[in-house]
This record gives sequence, structure tokens and C-alpha cells, in this order.
Amino acid sequence: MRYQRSSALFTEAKKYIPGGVNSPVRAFKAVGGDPIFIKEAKGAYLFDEDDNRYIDYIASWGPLILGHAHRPVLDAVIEKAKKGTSFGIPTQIETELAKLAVSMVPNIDKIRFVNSGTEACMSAVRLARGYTGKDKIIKFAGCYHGHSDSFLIQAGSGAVTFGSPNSPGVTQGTAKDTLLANYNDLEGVKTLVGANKGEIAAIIIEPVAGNMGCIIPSDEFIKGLRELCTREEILLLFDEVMTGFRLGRGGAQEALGIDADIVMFGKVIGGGLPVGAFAARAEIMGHLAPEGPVYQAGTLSGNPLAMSAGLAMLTELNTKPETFTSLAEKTEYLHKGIAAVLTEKGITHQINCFGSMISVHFCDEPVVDFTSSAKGNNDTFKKYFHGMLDQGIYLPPSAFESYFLNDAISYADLDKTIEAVGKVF
Ligand SMILES: Cc1ncc(COP(=O)(O)O)c(C=O)c1O
Ligand SMILES: N[C@H](C=O)CCC(=O)O
Repeated sequence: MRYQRSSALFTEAKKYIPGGVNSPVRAFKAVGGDPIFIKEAKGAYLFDEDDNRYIDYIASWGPLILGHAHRPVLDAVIEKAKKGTSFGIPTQIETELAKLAVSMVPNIDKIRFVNSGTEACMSAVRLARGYTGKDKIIKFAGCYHGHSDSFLIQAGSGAVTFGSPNSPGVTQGTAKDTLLANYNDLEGVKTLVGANKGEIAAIIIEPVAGNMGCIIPSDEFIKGLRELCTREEILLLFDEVMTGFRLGRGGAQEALGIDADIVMFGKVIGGGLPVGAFAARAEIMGHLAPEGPVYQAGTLSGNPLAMSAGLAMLTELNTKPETFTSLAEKTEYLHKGIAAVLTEKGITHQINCFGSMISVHFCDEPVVDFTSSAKGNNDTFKKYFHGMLDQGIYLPPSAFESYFLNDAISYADLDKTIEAVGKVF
């Protein structure tokens, strides 16, 4: 593989953009080397500026569940763009997407569209505070809910990859209202709630975590959280930015059989365009402006191009739910294949996988929370990442990120990926 043009473009980008990227995880800092620059993508494949082809296991960090440049999504956006790109005035397609999303997801009556997962989570917490009249929230170490101040407390994803899980710039005043618990540790959450009785507005969680690798909640933990929230009048917020419309039509709520009070979306719901959303029962959503007093707004929210991409994507997934099964089967095939190769080569590893999310950890104990995830051997990860890249397999450039399979990936692609793991080690 030659990466000359990508490297030159990165050098140029760094002159004008901090770190040369518009989101830190893209910079390859955790794995070393220069990021590849993408020229175009189709189906399962990325093509970089040096004309290298890669099987893509990121899918733009999740949104492109049906593969790149998926025809129905492209057509919808192109047709919409011809009629104007933004109005700042209501359009019918916003209601169409809202109606479809509400019909697919359990336990929600109304949904508000925003422009990113960060906005969705930030607005959902404000709504929870406005609704309950309480200030504090509990979040879990290693969970990432976007880059809004309240969430940059032991945050996962790029924040932890680059060593700033508690970012400078977040005031003490804000940080004191975010209490920290450990994933899969129900007793710890109960202790926190007991010590802050009547003060917790919300518990926010990635119901299947993807920002410290893929981490699955134990049954006891997730059911226990639901019971605790109901008993203590705390709202349970499911951050389904990764899991929504990926783990199934009804996302993690459906997959885990747990009802949340507010659910946040991003990624798949925008079909690759910038969309986030938060949703809840009508009684809670009624507190939002202009119906209620909790303010939330956006010049480009409900943008017609973004709505058309989201509508095309959700329509496909709603009418072809077998896609979710197919994705889960492919992910399980990859899981088994990689596990067999690593075992044969004597490489210490753990693989976590749920639906179409999967992560490989180079450590010897089960990865169930941030502490266990952080024990992965980063030198082995770097070797793995670059070895795979050189064979045309694009994995997330950080050990703290989940892979996202897309349905354009074929079994031949999976076999090539598994074979590549063998060659690396
Ligand atoms: C679970 C989760 N919540 C929130 C976000 C923030 O979304 P965005 O990057 O669109 O702001 C992300 C990803 O970035 C995420 O993975
Ligand atoms: N883990 C993040 C979201 O999924 C990675 C995307 C980003 O922050 O650029």
C-alpha cells in the first residue's frame, strides 16, 4: 500500500485545521502514522486518495448500515436537493420521518430532530432536568454522549483515546452535577443514588456501550437500573445514538426488553447526513418549547435533505427487518473467525459483540466496563490496526471504539478480513 497522497493532504490540512481533522478520533494519534484521506466509497468499500481499496468496518462510525452510497438514500437526497436545501419553515417530510421513527421504536410518542448525537443527548438531559426539577445526572465511566460539557467526565471514545476524559474547559460548576458510576455495577449506582437522594434527574447510559469497545450490559444491571429509576423517580435515558435502528427496528430498548424514559438517536436515523433526535412519551415531550417551558431549537433542525436521507434509510430498514438478522449473522461469523485465528496464534484476546457491533480487546479478562477495557495491550492493537490497514481492512483507529458492520459486506469480505488477521500475527 502507498499512502503518499493521503500523507501530503494531511500535512496541508494540519496548516489550517487543528490536528488536521474535524473530529479527533480520525487523526490516527492512538495508533501512530497519518490518517488516510478518502476520495469515494461504494457499498462495503472505501477508496483513498492513493487509490487503495479498503473493506470498511466503521461505516462513518455507524450511520451507513446498508453500505456507502446506498442508491435509495442517494436518490432521495438528490431529488430533495433539487427543490431547495433549507427553509427554516416546517415541511411535510419532518412529520413523515417522525411518524415512521415513532412507529418503529417502542415506548415513544413524539420525537424532536436535531443535527447531531451530541445535541440530542444535551437536549435530552435539559428536558429531563426541566421535567423532574432536579439537577444532577449519573453517567458511566467510558460511555460517550457527545462533546457537551456535562458529558466530558470520564468520557469514552476520542476523549479517552487522547487522554482527556475530563476535558479542560468544563467548569467545576458543570462537572459537579455529573456523578460517575461504573458500567455493570448496579450496587455502585444504588450507593450514588442513596447519597444524593431526591437530587438525581436522570441516569444516562449507552444501553449497549460502543465507546470503550463494545460492552454488553448484564441482565441484572440493566433491569436493576430500570427498577431503581422507577422507584426513585429518576428518568432513565438510553443513548441509542449507536444502537438505534442498528440493533433492530426498536433499537436497544427492544433488544434488551427494557423501556427507557427518553431515547436519543443519531447516526443511522440520518442515513449519513447530520441528524440527531430525542424522543419520549407525550407527557415528557410536552415540556419542550413551544408546548412547554424547556427551550430547545435549531436553524437547520429537520433539514429537508437530512430528513429525506433518514426517511429513505428507515423505510428500507422497516420494510426489510431481515437486514438486522443478516448483519448479526455476519458479525457472529467474523467473531468466530477472528477468535479462531487469534487462539491458534496464541494471542491473548477477548471479543465482545452484540448485533452488528463488535470489538477485539487484547487482554485476558472479560471486558465489562471501562477499567477492564483499558487493560487492553495497545502495542498489540497498533500492530493489529496497521497490519489490517496494509491488507485493505479499515478498522477504527482506537481500541476504545466498536466496529460497525454494514450489510454490503459480503462473506468473501469477512473471509478476507479473517485471513488478514492471521497474516498480521
Ligand atoms: C453513544 C453516542 N452518543 C453520542 C454521540 C455523539 O454523536 P455526534 O458525534 O453525532 O455528536 C456518539 C458519537 O459520537 C455516540 O457514540
Ligand atoms: N465514538 C465516536 C462516535 O461514535 C466516534 C466519532 C467521532 O467522535 O468522530
